[in-house]
Amino acid sequence: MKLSAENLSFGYGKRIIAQNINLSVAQGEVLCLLGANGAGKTTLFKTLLGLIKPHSGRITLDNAPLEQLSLHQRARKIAYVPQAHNALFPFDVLDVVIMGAAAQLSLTTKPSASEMQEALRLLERFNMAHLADKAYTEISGGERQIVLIARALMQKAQILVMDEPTASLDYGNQLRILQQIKELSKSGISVILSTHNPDHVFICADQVALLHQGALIASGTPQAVITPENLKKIYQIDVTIGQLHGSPYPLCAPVLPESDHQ
Ligand SMILES: Nc1ncnc2c1ncn2[C@@H]1O[C@H](COP(=O)(O)OP(=O)(O)OP(=O)(O)O)[C@@H](O)[C@H]1O
Repeated sequence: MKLSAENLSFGYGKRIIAQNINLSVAQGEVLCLLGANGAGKTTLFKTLLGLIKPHSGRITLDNAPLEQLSLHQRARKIAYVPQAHNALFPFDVLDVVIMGAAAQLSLTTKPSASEMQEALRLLERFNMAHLADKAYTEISGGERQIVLIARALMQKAQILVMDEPTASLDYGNQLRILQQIKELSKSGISVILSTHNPDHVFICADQVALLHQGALIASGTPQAVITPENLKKIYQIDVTIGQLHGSPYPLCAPVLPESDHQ
Protein backbone atom coordinates (compact mmCIF):
# COMPACT_ATOMS: atom_id res chain seq x y z
CA MET A 1 0.00 0.00 0.00
CA LYS A 2 1.30 3.44 -0.94
CA LEU A 3 0.93 6.57 1.20
CA SER A 4 1.45 9.94 -0.45
CA ALA A 5 1.25 13.58 0.53
CA GLU A 6 1.06 16.30 -2.10
CA ASN A 7 1.63 19.98 -1.41
CA LEU A 8 0.71 19.44 2.23
CA SER A 9 0.57 22.40 4.58
CA PHE A 10 -0.22 21.67 8.21
CA GLY A 11 -0.09 23.09 11.69
CA TYR A 12 -2.15 23.98 14.74
CA GLY A 13 -5.02 26.41 14.38
CA LYS A 14 -3.76 29.27 12.23
CA ARG A 15 -0.10 28.47 12.92
CA ILE A 16 1.52 26.73 9.97
CA ILE A 17 4.27 24.31 11.03
CA ALA A 18 5.33 23.29 7.50
CA GLN A 19 4.16 23.72 3.95
CA ASN A 20 4.54 22.36 0.42
CA ILE A 21 5.40 18.92 1.75
CA ASN A 22 5.56 16.22 -0.91
CA LEU A 23 6.42 12.68 0.05
CA SER A 24 5.50 9.18 -0.88
CA VAL A 25 6.27 5.81 0.60
CA ALA A 26 5.62 2.82 -1.63
CA GLN A 27 4.71 -0.69 -0.56
CA GLY A 28 7.60 -2.29 1.32
CA GLU A 29 9.63 0.91 1.54
CA VAL A 30 11.12 2.51 4.64
CA LEU A 31 11.12 6.31 4.77
CA CYS A 32 13.03 8.04 7.57
CA LEU A 33 12.19 11.58 8.62
CA LEU A 34 14.89 13.68 10.24
CA GLY A 35 14.57 17.14 11.73
CA ALA A 36 15.65 19.08 14.80
CA ASN A 37 13.52 19.17 17.95
CA GLY A 38 10.33 21.04 17.21
CA ALA A 39 10.78 20.84 13.42
CA GLY A 40 7.31 19.34 13.05
CA LYS A 41 7.88 15.61 12.60
CA THR A 42 5.17 14.51 15.04
CA THR A 43 2.77 17.08 13.64
CA LEU A 44 3.43 15.78 10.11
CA PHE A 45 2.76 12.23 11.30
CA LYS A 46 -0.48 13.24 13.01
CA THR A 47 -1.52 14.96 9.79
CA LEU A 48 -0.68 11.89 7.70
CA LEU A 49 -2.77 9.80 10.09
CA GLY A 50 -5.70 12.14 9.70
CA LEU A 51 -5.61 13.18 13.38
CA ILE A 52 -4.99 16.81 12.38
CA LYS A 53 -6.73 18.32 9.37
CA PRO A 54 -4.20 19.76 6.91
CA HIS A 55 -4.42 23.44 5.98
CA SER A 56 -4.12 22.42 2.35
CA GLY A 57 -2.88 19.63 0.12
CA ARG A 58 -3.81 16.01 -0.34
CA ILE A 59 -3.06 12.76 1.48
CA THR A 60 -3.80 9.55 -0.40
CA LEU A 61 -3.67 5.83 0.29
CA ASP A 62 -3.18 3.92 -2.97
CA ASN A 63 -4.35 7.12 -4.71
CA ALA A 64 -7.62 7.31 -2.73
CA PRO A 65 -8.07 10.42 -0.56
CA LEU A 66 -7.52 9.61 3.12
CA GLU A 67 -10.43 11.80 4.18
CA GLN A 68 -12.87 9.45 2.41
CA LEU A 69 -12.03 6.67 4.85
CA SER A 70 -13.69 6.35 8.25
CA LEU A 71 -11.43 6.24 11.32
CA HIS A 72 -12.04 2.49 11.55
CA GLN A 73 -11.08 1.94 7.90
CA ARG A 74 -7.93 4.03 8.39
CA ALA A 75 -6.95 2.00 11.44
CA ARG A 76 -7.05 -1.15 9.30
CA LYS A 77 -4.56 0.40 6.92
CA ILE A 78 -2.27 2.62 9.02
CA ALA A 79 -0.92 1.89 12.49
CA TYR A 80 0.70 4.57 14.62
CA VAL A 81 3.47 3.94 17.12
CA PRO A 82 3.60 7.09 19.23
CA GLN A 83 6.53 7.99 21.44
CA ALA A 84 6.20 5.83 24.57
CA HIS A 85 3.54 7.50 26.62
CA ASN A 86 2.58 7.36 30.24
CA ALA A 87 -0.33 4.99 30.65
CA LEU A 88 -3.01 6.04 33.09
CA PHE A 89 -4.69 2.65 33.41
CA PRO A 90 -2.75 -0.39 34.56
CA PHE A 91 -3.69 -2.79 31.76
CA ASP A 92 -1.59 -5.92 31.49
CA VAL A 93 1.06 -5.74 28.79
CA LEU A 94 -0.63 -8.59 26.88
CA ASP A 95 -3.94 -6.68 26.88
CA VAL A 96 -2.22 -3.57 25.52
CA VAL A 97 -0.85 -5.63 22.61
CA ILE A 98 -4.25 -7.27 22.02
CA MET A 99 -5.83 -3.80 21.83
CA GLY A 100 -4.03 -3.49 18.48
CA ALA A 101 -6.45 -6.08 17.12
CA ALA A 102 -9.39 -3.79 17.90
CA ALA A 103 -9.11 -2.30 14.40
CA GLN A 104 -9.89 -5.76 13.00
CA LEU A 105 -12.64 -6.57 15.51
CA SER A 106 -16.05 -5.06 15.95
CA LEU A 107 -16.50 -3.13 19.18
CA THR A 108 -18.39 -5.98 20.81
CA THR A 109 -16.17 -8.89 19.75
CA LYS A 110 -13.84 -10.34 22.36
CA PRO A 111 -10.33 -11.30 21.27
CA SER A 112 -10.09 -14.96 20.35
CA ALA A 113 -7.62 -17.48 21.77
CA SER A 114 -5.63 -17.27 18.53
CA GLU A 115 -5.38 -13.47 18.86
CA MET A 116 -4.11 -13.90 22.40
CA GLN A 117 -1.53 -16.37 21.13
CA GLU A 118 -0.52 -14.00 18.38
CA ALA A 119 -0.05 -11.18 20.89
CA LEU A 120 2.14 -13.47 22.96
CA ARG A 121 4.16 -14.46 19.88
CA LEU A 122 4.73 -10.78 19.10
CA LEU A 123 6.03 -10.22 22.63
CA GLU A 124 8.30 -13.25 22.21
CA ARG A 125 9.61 -11.84 18.94
CA PHE A 126 10.87 -8.81 20.89
CA ASN A 127 12.08 -10.85 23.90
CA MET A 128 9.32 -9.35 26.05
CA ALA A 129 7.15 -12.41 26.73
CA HIS A 130 8.19 -12.37 30.41
CA LEU A 131 6.34 -9.04 30.75
CA ALA A 132 3.00 -10.36 29.40
CA ASP A 133 1.13 -10.21 32.70
CA LYS A 134 2.90 -7.17 34.15
CA ALA A 135 1.06 -3.87 34.43
CA TYR A 136 1.91 -1.54 31.52
CA THR A 137 2.31 1.26 34.09
CA GLU A 138 5.05 -0.73 35.83
CA ILE A 139 7.46 -1.41 32.97
CA SER A 140 10.25 0.86 31.75
CA GLY A 141 9.91 3.50 29.02
CA GLY A 142 11.94 1.38 26.58
CA GLU A 143 9.88 -1.70 27.35
CA ARG A 144 6.72 0.33 26.76
CA GLN A 145 8.06 1.46 23.40
CA ILE A 146 8.50 -2.16 22.34
CA VAL A 147 5.02 -3.06 23.60
CA LEU A 148 3.58 -0.22 21.47
CA ILE A 149 5.40 -1.60 18.43
CA ALA A 150 3.96 -5.05 19.13
CA ARG A 151 0.50 -3.47 19.47
CA ALA A 152 0.91 -1.78 16.07
CA LEU A 153 1.90 -5.09 14.45
CA MET A 154 -1.17 -6.70 16.02
CA GLN A 155 -3.21 -4.13 14.08
CA LYS A 156 -2.06 -5.82 10.82
CA ALA A 157 -1.96 -2.50 9.04
CA GLN A 158 -0.01 -2.24 5.79
CA ILE A 159 1.56 1.08 6.77
CA LEU A 160 3.36 1.77 10.04
CA VAL A 161 4.03 5.33 11.18
CA MET A 162 6.58 5.28 13.99
CA ASP A 163 7.47 8.38 15.98
CA GLU A 164 11.07 7.98 17.17
CA PRO A 165 10.68 4.23 17.77
CA THR A 166 14.23 3.92 19.08
CA ALA A 167 14.22 7.01 21.32
CA SER A 168 14.17 5.35 24.72
CA LEU A 169 15.77 2.04 23.80
CA ASP A 170 19.16 0.71 24.80
CA TYR A 171 21.77 0.21 22.07
CA GLY A 172 20.89 -3.45 21.50
CA ASN A 173 17.15 -2.86 21.37
CA GLN A 174 17.62 0.10 19.02
CA LEU A 175 19.39 -2.16 16.54
CA ARG A 176 16.90 -5.00 17.01
CA ILE A 177 14.02 -2.61 16.27
CA LEU A 178 15.79 -1.29 13.16
CA GLN A 179 16.30 -4.89 12.01
CA GLN A 180 12.63 -5.63 12.64
CA ILE A 181 11.70 -2.56 10.59
CA LYS A 182 13.77 -3.91 7.70
CA GLU A 183 12.14 -7.33 8.07
CA LEU A 184 8.66 -5.75 8.10
CA SER A 185 9.44 -3.85 4.92
CA LYS A 186 10.63 -7.05 3.26
CA SER A 187 7.23 -8.56 4.08
CA GLY A 188 5.56 -5.71 2.16
CA ILE A 189 4.76 -3.31 5.00
CA SER A 190 5.57 0.35 4.37
CA VAL A 191 7.19 2.19 7.27
CA ILE A 192 7.59 5.89 7.97
CA LEU A 193 9.67 6.65 11.03
CA SER A 194 11.38 9.59 12.60
CA THR A 195 14.75 9.44 14.29
CA HIS A 196 17.34 11.78 15.74
CA ASN A 197 20.17 9.46 14.77
CA PRO A 198 21.37 9.83 11.17
CA ASP A 199 23.22 6.49 11.41
CA HIS A 200 19.84 4.78 11.66
CA VAL A 201 18.97 6.06 8.21
CA PHE A 202 21.84 4.10 6.67
CA ILE A 203 20.84 0.99 8.61
CA CYS A 204 17.16 0.79 7.74
CA ALA A 205 15.92 3.38 5.22
CA ASP A 206 15.29 3.26 1.49
CA GLN A 207 14.50 6.97 1.48
CA VAL A 208 15.05 9.87 3.84
CA ALA A 209 13.51 13.33 4.08
CA LEU A 210 14.83 16.29 6.07
CA LEU A 211 12.31 18.64 7.67
CA HIS A 212 13.78 22.05 8.44
CA GLN A 213 12.24 25.44 9.04
CA GLY A 214 8.85 24.47 7.74
CA ALA A 215 9.94 22.69 4.57
CA LEU A 216 11.43 19.45 3.32
CA ILE A 217 14.90 20.69 2.39
CA ALA A 218 16.10 17.37 0.95
CA SER A 219 14.71 13.96 0.17
CA GLY A 220 16.04 10.91 -1.63
CA THR A 221 18.34 7.99 -0.93
CA PRO A 222 20.35 7.94 2.33
CA GLN A 223 23.63 8.33 0.41
CA ALA A 224 22.36 11.39 -1.45
CA VAL A 225 20.70 13.11 1.52
CA ILE A 226 22.79 12.27 4.59
CA THR A 227 25.72 14.54 3.82
CA PRO A 228 27.82 16.74 6.13
CA GLU A 229 26.27 19.82 4.47
CA ASN A 230 22.69 18.72 5.08
CA LEU A 231 23.37 17.59 8.68
CA LYS A 232 25.03 20.95 9.37
CA LYS A 233 21.92 22.70 8.07
CA ILE A 234 19.53 20.85 10.35
CA TYR A 235 21.68 20.32 13.47
CA GLN A 236 24.34 23.10 13.22
CA ILE A 237 27.00 20.47 13.91
CA ASP A 238 29.97 19.52 11.75
CA VAL A 239 30.10 15.82 11.01
CA THR A 240 32.22 13.59 8.89
CA ILE A 241 30.71 10.53 7.23
CA GLY A 242 32.76 7.46 6.47
CA GLN A 243 32.81 3.72 6.49
CA LEU A 244 34.75 1.73 9.08
CA HIS A 245 36.73 -1.19 7.73
CA GLY A 246 34.30 -4.11 7.62
CA SER A 247 31.21 -2.05 8.40
CA PRO A 248 28.34 -2.54 5.96
CA TYR A 249 27.00 1.00 6.50
CA PRO A 250 28.47 4.49 6.51
CA LEU A 251 28.63 6.12 9.96
CA CYS A 252 28.46 9.74 11.06
CA ALA A 253 31.04 11.11 13.49
CA PRO A 254 30.88 14.59 14.99
CA VAL A 255 33.77 16.96 14.33
CA LEU A 256 34.00 18.85 17.60
CA PRO A 257 36.29 21.81 18.22
CA GLU A 258 39.74 20.71 19.56
CA SER A 259 39.04 22.03 23.07
CA ASP A 260 35.92 19.83 23.43
CA HIS A 261 37.68 16.45 23.26
CA GLN A 262 41.00 16.68 25.08
N1 LIG B 1 -0.77 20.37 20.42
C1 LIG B 1 -0.06 21.41 19.98
N2 LIG B 1 -0.62 22.64 19.84
C2 LIG B 1 0.10 23.69 19.37
N3 LIG B 1 1.39 23.62 19.00
C3 LIG B 1 2.01 22.43 19.12
C4 LIG B 1 1.32 21.27 19.61
N4 LIG B 1 2.18 20.23 19.59
C5 LIG B 1 3.36 20.71 19.12
N5 LIG B 1 3.26 22.04 18.84
C6 LIG B 1 4.31 22.89 18.27
O1 LIG B 1 4.53 22.49 16.92
C7 LIG B 1 5.92 22.53 16.60
C8 LIG B 1 6.34 21.18 16.05
O2 LIG B 1 6.22 20.24 17.09
P1 LIG B 1 6.44 18.68 16.82
O3 LIG B 1 6.11 17.97 18.09
O4 LIG B 1 5.70 18.29 15.60
O5 LIG B 1 8.00 18.64 16.53
P2 LIG B 1 8.98 17.38 16.41
O6 LIG B 1 9.81 17.60 15.18
O7 LIG B 1 8.21 16.11 16.49
O8 LIG B 1 9.88 17.59 17.71
P3 LIG B 1 10.73 16.54 18.62
O9 LIG B 1 11.86 16.05 17.78
O10 LIG B 1 11.21 17.43 19.72
O11 LIG B 1 9.80 15.45 19.08
C9 LIG B 1 6.64 22.95 17.88
O12 LIG B 1 6.92 24.33 17.78
C10 LIG B 1 5.64 22.68 18.96
O13 LIG B 1 5.80 23.61 20.01
